[in-house]
Amino acid sequence: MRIIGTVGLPGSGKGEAASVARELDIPVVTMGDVIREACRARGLDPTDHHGEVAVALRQEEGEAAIAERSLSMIREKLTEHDVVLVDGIRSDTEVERFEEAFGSDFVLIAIDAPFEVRKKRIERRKRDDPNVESLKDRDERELNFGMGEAIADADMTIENTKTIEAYHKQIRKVLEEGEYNDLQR
Ligand SMILES: Nc1ncnc2c1ncn2[C@@H]1O[C@H](COP(=O)(O)OP(=O)(O)OP(=O)(O)O)[C@@H](O)[C@H]1O
Repeated sequence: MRIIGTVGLPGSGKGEAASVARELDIPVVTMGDVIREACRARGLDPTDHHGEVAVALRQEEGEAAIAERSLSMIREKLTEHDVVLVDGIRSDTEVERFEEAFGSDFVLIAIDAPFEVRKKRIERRKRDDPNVESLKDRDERELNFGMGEAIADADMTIENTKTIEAYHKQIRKVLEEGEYNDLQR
């Protein structure tokens, strides 16, 4: 059994890693989905209130709130699959919660790309949604949650600075050839 977490700043490539996992029939639990579900439960539109609800959940239920809420989703996938990808871990507190829940079966992969590269990618995506928070603000918000510490604590770092094909290939190598099995926390 393996629980593979990914951590990385906005636009680094977590979503693309999750797509590759799905292609390989590895189930993905997205922390974003947990937040979107909480938005809907509060009658709020996730498009406008995602960040705010993420902050509120942590204030109301503690720093590990979102990780906590994702655990049952992960355990459910583990009844039928040996490997689960957890997309978008946000803080060192969340990392600790996963370690506590899964011990050495949990490994953490950081995905990294420089600010300018991420900015270009996000701008390309932004055309459909011009109101999104600036990348600098998002970076700041994520880093305030403790993402820097989580990134520093990863068991492996993947640089996503080249083509999308090269990146997919790299992720496939880790997931398909079981490279994650060599990782140790
Ligand atoms: N190597 C790459 N080359 C070109 N485009 C890329 C590359 N990696 C990712 N992208 C694109 O950049 C955008 C951001 O990538 P992705 O959604 O995977 O990042 P993310 O870390 O999940 O970001 P967020 O936290 O904002 O959701 C997407 O539109 C994605 O298709």
